[in-house]
Amino acid sequence: MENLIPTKGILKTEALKKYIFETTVYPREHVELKKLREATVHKYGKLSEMEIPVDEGQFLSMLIKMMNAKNTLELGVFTGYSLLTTALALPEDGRITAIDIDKEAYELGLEFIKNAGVDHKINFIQSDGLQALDKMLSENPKPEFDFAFVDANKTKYEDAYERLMKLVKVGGIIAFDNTLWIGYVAEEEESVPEHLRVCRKTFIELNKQLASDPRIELSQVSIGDGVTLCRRVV
Ligand SMILES: C[S@@+](CC[C@H](N)C(=O)[O-])C[C@H]1O[C@@H](n2cnc3c(N)ncnc32)[C@H](O)[C@@H]1O
Repeated sequence: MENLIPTKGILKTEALKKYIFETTVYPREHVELKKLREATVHKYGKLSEMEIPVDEGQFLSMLIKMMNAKNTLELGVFTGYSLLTTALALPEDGRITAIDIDKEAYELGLEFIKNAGVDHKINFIQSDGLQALDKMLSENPKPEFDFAFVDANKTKYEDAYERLMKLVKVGGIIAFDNTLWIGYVAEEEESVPEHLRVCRKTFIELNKQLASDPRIELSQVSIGDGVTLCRRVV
């Protein structure tokens, strides 16, 4: 029998999204996260949409706390919304290694990270993501991270995945952002704006690959632009 596609999803309208944000999301946003978000919009305009949305941040924060994660990794920092979210979620002796090829945007966020009193948990490395992961693997090939959040160069996710499978502990989680790619993964190529086609293909391939990988348990979370949680089981 053909697999049935569920029809009972509830996020049907923009009004419902607005309701969620106004009722439960924005009222619980940490004051420094809000200031960082506003400063990012002020400086970067439309580019500020690179930040993870607030509801996704709250979801990741809850996840990190539920896992009791202590040592985490982030690829793709920008001005630091997901970074500050993670740093706030970690315990006092927690540590996050954050990697971005660019440092300028992170410097904007640093003011808010310091005001939130969590800068001591952060080790920022300015580097290409894959190069930094290779360096970590060559210096200490033992898995050391409880959680990794991947939100950098989309076409390199697959390369990052294999490295992260060695760096994240068994039982730990690798979270990939943007895996639904503005919904374009489910649309024909011709209907997708040209500049978004390469990543559409990348995500279609990655999603298939992750779904068939027996080394992980996975959950495709339909929040933000789609977050795929991969829990390493072997
Ligand atoms: C979508 S943004 C990250 C947003 C961030 N997670 C947040 O919540 O604000 C992507 C970031 O990846 C970085 N990036 C792009 N290519 C990279 C690479 N090859 N290595 C490391 N970082 C890279 C960009 O500089 C940019 O800051």
